[in-house]
Amino acid sequence: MSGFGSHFATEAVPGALPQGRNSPQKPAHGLYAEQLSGTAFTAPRHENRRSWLYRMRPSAEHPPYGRYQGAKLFAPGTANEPLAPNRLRWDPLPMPDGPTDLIDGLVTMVANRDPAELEGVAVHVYRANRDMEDRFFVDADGELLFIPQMGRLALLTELGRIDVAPGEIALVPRGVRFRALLPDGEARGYVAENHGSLFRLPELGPIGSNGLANARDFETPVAAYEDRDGGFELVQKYLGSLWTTTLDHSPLDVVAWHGNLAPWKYDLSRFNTIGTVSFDHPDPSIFTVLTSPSDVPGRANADFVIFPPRWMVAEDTFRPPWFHRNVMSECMGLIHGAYDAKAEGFAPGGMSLHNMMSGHGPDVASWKGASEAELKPHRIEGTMAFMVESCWPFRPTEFALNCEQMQLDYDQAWGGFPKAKLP
Ligand SMILES: O=C(O)Cc1cc(O)ccc1O
Ligand SMILES: [Fe+2]
Repeated sequence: MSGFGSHFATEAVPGALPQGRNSPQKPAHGLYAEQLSGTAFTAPRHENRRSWLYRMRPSAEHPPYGRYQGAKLFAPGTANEPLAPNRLRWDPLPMPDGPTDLIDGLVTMVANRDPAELEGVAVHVYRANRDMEDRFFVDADGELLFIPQMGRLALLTELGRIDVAPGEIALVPRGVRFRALLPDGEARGYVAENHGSLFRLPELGPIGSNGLANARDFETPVAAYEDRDGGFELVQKYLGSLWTTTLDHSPLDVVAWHGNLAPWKYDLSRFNTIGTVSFDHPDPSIFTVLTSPSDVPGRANADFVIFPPRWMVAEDTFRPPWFHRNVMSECMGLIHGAYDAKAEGFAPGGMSLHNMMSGHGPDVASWKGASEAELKPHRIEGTMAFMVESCWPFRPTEFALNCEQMQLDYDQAWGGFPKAKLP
């Protein structure tokens, strides 16, 4: 089903979806009606997001949660020491040694704010080589934006199935239970976990009524359910820690649903990239796919920004990203290809962090190349980098700060620029 934040209605069994009301005295087939609220009841109408689910058993049916002992690198909290104002970059994390599913293969790299504050964003990496057969996951702390880098994911959610490949992104709303299968046997990628206001399409301002990510290119699955009894585990991320409980049935037993809080996928190649046709490199906000606003107008809790293939035509311009210090904090990843500000060292699957006010920009090789390049129209091909930009500085986890993949020589990217020669 097509559209961003649209009001959808879908049933996998004819007659399962009530007509004209949400909560009939006896829903069809003995189903249970359950509302899933993604915003406060009283959120303004244009912000309000909720769905009604018609399921075989209420989601309330489960024993108490206990602490989950697996996934040691997922949601461990961030380092307590004062955070150095250093630029950081990581090589891609290796694939796990033993069988590891998506939950246990999640590694938190950077995070900001406490999820209980309903603000902030965390960036995790996942590396998995095992399907979640009898295990499910649910994140109470935020919506999950999946950014596959290697291998496809099949996300079987309460509201339907999403198949997502590198070059596409998928979102699972806060509170939606799901499991992940790996059609290619293994997968690696990034997850942006948004604790703040829900991701939405950015305002277009003078761009007008079309452009960037267009609403109709977001795809939401139709209802699909599992009728499975047996022994199942449900792992939950809640207020920054992991918890586990058991279920005697698959929680993916939603037979019909309607509403505007739903998972979706989006093919990044559909992004209508807009740039200069005269001079100067525009601010990268022009590449915003999704934004989660903070309470300060124009200052995002989290922006998801991409750097897709595009034509570079600017005249008398240093065309790559400029040298930059930013009150906003920038966490970047690379899906494939090369990023135009980093000739070397920023590999697909890797990550970089340029936190509040740290000086960054093109490395020496990229600066030299672009300063001397003949400025004919040039197409940047075969690349897809992204940035999660936040007004809250990111704190790396202990693992991120101490892992072998952290590049100890990253500062060398900006070593050896020739001094300007004054007259
Ligand atoms: O590479 C970066 O740091 C991100 C970035 C991209 C860009 O096009 C302009 C500024 C900027 O910070
Ligand atoms: Fe930047």
